[in-house]
Amino acid sequence: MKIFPASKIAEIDSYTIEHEPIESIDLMERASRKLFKRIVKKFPAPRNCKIFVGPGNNGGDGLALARMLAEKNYAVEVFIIKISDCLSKDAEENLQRLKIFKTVDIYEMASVDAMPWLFPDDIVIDAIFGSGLSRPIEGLPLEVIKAINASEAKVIAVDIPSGLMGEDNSKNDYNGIIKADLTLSFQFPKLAFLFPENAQFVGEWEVLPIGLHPDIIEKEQTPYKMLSREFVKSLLMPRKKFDHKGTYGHGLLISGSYGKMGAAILASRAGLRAGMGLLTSHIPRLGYEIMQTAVPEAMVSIDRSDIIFTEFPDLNQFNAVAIGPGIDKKQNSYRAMIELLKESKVPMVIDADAINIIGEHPELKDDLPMGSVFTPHPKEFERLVGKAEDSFTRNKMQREFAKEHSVTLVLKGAYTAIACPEGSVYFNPTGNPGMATAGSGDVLTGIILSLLSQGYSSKVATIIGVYLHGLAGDLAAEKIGMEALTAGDLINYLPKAWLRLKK
Ligand SMILES: NC(=O)C1=CN([C@@H]2O[C@H](COP(=O)(O)OP(=O)(O)OC[C@H]3O[C@@H](n4cnc5c(N)ncnc54)[C@H](OP(=O)(O)O)[C@@H]3O)[C@@H](O)[C@H]2O)[C@@H](O)CC1
Ligand SMILES: Nc1ncnc2c1ncn2[C@@H]1O[C@H](COP(=O)(O)OP(=O)(O)O)[C@@H](O)[C@H]1O
Ligand SMILES: [K+]
Repeated sequence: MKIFPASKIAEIDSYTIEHEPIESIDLMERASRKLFKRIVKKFPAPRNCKIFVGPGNNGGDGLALARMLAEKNYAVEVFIIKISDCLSKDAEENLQRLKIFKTVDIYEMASVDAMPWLFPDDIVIDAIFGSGLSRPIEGLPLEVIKAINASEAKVIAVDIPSGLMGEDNSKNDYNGIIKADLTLSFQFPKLAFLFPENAQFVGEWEVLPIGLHPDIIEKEQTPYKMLSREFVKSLLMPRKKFDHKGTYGHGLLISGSYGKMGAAILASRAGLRAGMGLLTSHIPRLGYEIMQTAVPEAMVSIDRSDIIFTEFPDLNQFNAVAIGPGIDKKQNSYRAMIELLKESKVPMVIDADAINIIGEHPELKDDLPMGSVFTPHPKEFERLVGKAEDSFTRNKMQREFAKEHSVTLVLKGAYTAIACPEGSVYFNPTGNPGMATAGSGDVLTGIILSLLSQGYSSKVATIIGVYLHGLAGDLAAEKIGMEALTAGDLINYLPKAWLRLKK
């Protein structure tokens, strides 16, 4: 699913109006009807609804919704916040349509003194500002938003919480943003929903399809996309009758050190479960028996060091390389990294301490093999790319790094973001907080290595890998809950994740 910047949404809206064709007031009616249906389902009547309305079409949606709720036995009060002298044309039309309903009280709020008391079981509908917000909020609407946020009422935001910019909130005033329990977004999620600091405003969110014109959605370009099962499934290469293990590639995994052999085991097992033909696990000498016992399917290459990574085998036999899980970052490992980056001609996954080594030795960034995949969590990201004060800025830095170095740069976490060398960013909807547990990242590294070895491009291997990894986490959490989930469970649920993905 594409995620468009707020500025593009108005264009898509106008195109729909012109080419469907449909009157703008009817499009508003259709959108509001979707809102109405969702609200009725989630919060059945009778309920008290207090609807706060702004001057634009977001307010228009609120007014149309007020009429629909009033027809269905909700007790509705409408508060039109005096922000400008007039409402948008369609909001005005909806106000006139609403006035016919004598049961609905409509108040004009010229000052915050007119703010009603909000009770915990009230439903507050936030229809103050939507995608037309052009600057941080001040004055009367700021006061109203603060009062709503101070209440215990259930807050439902129409399209986007008022005050939140669709993308860039780096200069926003966080006091002037509605804290919604539920955000019902029209047709597309907004980029801002995917950033951790905005979760306090967005709450739960859902997308309501409102039938915007498919041609323009297809034609309009955007760097931001949300992965879907259908899309990821379409990237899979089918297995053929006469395929053999050579068909599915040979991967080299460099991982583990004294005290961290678990990382090597997890990544190796995950790699094999993700379908690679052959795996060679390169580990320090002390790990030999551990690896041979725990992962009999893997071949083992032994480092001359007992405890850390200091060398690697001849790279010619491998289709892909992964380095990082549990390797530590001793001086000799750094030296071996320099050689590895120089010599590797195949795609490479760079994770964990391998990222930290590059972060500490920035000159290594000049030597990154094209087509590499980096899989940092936020702290590792900071060491590799730099510090950002907010997620939008960090996302920009992520895109720029991926472009500049021609690499795929993953930022792990909720809605893991995958930045590709050509400038696009894919967000991943699978995964859950149960995966915030030691070793989950090692599992991901093994999976991406596996897919690269099988011949998927860096971009595609990363997309499939990240989606599948999160899906395994979701299936595991469904069965055993989030608290008990460990990284090993992600591997155990990979078979089910494959089946679900291909269904
Ligand atoms: N997607 C779709 O196809 C559909 C979209 N629909 C709905 O339309 C919504 C977008 O509507 P919209 O463009 O009228 O913008 P909206 O946010 O209501 O308000 C803009 C007004 O606020 C004002 N204003 C802005 N910032 C301000 C500030 N800080 N402080 C004070 N004022 C400020 C601004 O004034 P100005 O910036 O010009 O001064 C202008 O008057 C969208 O979110 C969805 O709900 C559906 O109805 C149908 C299908
Ligand atoms: N709240 C969450 N929602 C979705 N995925 C998560 C969440 N928390 C962690 N994960 C996933 O778990 C993995 C954790 O990786 P990482 O921090 O590198 O773990 P480790 O270093 O212990 O292996 C990442 O793939 C991340 O996306
Ligand atoms: K809103």
